[in-house]
Amino acid sequence: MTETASTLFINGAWEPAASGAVRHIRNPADGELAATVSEAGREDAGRAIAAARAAFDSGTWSSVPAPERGTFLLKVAAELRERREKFARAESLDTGKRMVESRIDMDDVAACFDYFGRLAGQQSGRVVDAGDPAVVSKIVYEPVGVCGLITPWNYPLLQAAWKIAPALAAGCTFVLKPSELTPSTAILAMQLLQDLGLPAGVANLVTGPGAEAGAPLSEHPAVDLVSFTGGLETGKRIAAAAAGTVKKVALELGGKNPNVVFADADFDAAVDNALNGAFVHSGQVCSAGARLVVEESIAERFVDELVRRAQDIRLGGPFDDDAETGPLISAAHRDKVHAYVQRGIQEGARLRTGGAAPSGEKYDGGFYYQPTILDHVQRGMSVVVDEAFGPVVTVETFTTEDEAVATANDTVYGLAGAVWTQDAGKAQRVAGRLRHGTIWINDYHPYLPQAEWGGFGQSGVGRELGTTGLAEYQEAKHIYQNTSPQVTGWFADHSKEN
Ligand SMILES: NC(=O)c1ccc[n+]([C@@H]2O[C@H](COP(=O)([O-])OP(=O)(O)OC[C@H]3O[C@@H](n4cnc5c(N)ncnc54)[C@H](O)[C@@H]3O)[C@@H](O)[C@H]2O)c1
Ligand SMILES: C[N+](C)(C)CC=O
Repeated sequence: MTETASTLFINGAWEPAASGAVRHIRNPADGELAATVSEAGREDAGRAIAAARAAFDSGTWSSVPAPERGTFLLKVAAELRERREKFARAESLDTGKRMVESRIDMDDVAACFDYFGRLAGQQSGRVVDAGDPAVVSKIVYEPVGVCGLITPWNYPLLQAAWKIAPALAAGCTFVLKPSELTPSTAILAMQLLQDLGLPAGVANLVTGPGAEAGAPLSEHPAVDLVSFTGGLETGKRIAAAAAGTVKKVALELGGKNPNVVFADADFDAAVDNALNGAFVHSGQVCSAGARLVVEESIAERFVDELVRRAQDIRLGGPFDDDAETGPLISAAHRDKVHAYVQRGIQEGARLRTGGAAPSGEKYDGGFYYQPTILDHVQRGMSVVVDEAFGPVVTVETFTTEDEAVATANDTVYGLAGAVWTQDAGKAQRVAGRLRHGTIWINDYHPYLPQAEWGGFGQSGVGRELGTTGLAEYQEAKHIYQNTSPQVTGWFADHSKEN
């Protein structure tokens, strides 16, 4: 029997891939079939871009008054809450993450639409004083145009929402290319936008692999902006491809995030949050606290306790009520994480716990990996430099505040980091010196739709969320009107000289 799927959403209609190809999505927790989707290629992406271009140029969405666009986004948020369970289930089946985490993700998605819905109506532009009473000068914010949105597999709908909501609030049209591993909630989201009556061509979806379905979004001259969340090497390729048409580029890339613990920190809270920071979603989090940087005087006690707690973490699938974290996304990814740990050990790191897949029938068919702690590491070793994107934390120590800062900043990345201390002055001093886009003091992981998110250094370009997150999808235009035009006399009218 030939299989079919029509999961490409182009110009308001559901279509199969032009090639007829499909992909089977399997639950990483047990290998069971989760979904069958269309496998788009370049031709499909080209049609989606053409639809988004035509919709933008027709003004069908960009000419809708901003407060009305905002009201639409608020309806999206409300409807997402209605459909929360269905969305969360689809997210868990694609990613293997626990249902409780997927439900939180869906709440965060709804909160993002709420935030940009409210912000859309508050964008009124700005009057500029030109220093001349005869001049009326103002700044207006217009939509950038057609946006290519490319997203990863770890927080599939949340990362898409951080792009879709501001793009729609600004009046843009878009083509979304979710990770080929986790397309299901993007499909559900397009159905929701269609149900709520978004005009055809404003939102378009291509499900398929990056090199074929994704690449045209950075190369095509009809795309005005490409916003990408994913790995550093892919980000470099996208930036290079986008340069050919000088389109706007926003990049949200990886991190190698330091979690700095001073001796005067609340010990139990710091240990518990170091565990969360490193092992939530099995470390498949861009901002994971993968580098524990701990003051020498408490390091032994701190790491012993962290090892004890890590060994207690219960692994399991989305519907296992006992589970505290889930599998890695794929066999290939687990192999990559394991090779990374092995390389660290070869370079001299000491394996304190983990370093292998768990054994037992319960884990058969899934891609689980034990929470892993490596100490005796040095700055410059590959496990300290490269992103693992798995449940692996390394331990470095320091004796002075300066050394803590230097160690925490010793990375090409700069996404996030944390400082643990009960000395308020030290907390602010260190937070101020860390070269990372988000710094938590005595906490780990929270993010807010109203607070900018993004990276210093090679963690990216631009910001998502907050008012800057909307500005990424806007062009500022200066309109200057002289209400009393005068002859400038700059160039003489030589015909009048005789
Ligand atoms: N900074 C952040 O907020 C943030 C958030 C989530 C994930 N991440 C990062 O994402 C990475 C993990 O995600 P991943 O493995 O899906 O990343 P990835 O770079 O492999 O893929 C991301 C997306 O890019 C697409 N893609 C691949 N090659 C492409 C190409 N040539 N042209 C266009 N699109 C292409 C993929 O199909 C996928 O949709 C980690 O490095 C993580 O730190 C960052
Ligand atoms: C940005 N965040 C934390 C939601 C997901 C990072 O992988």
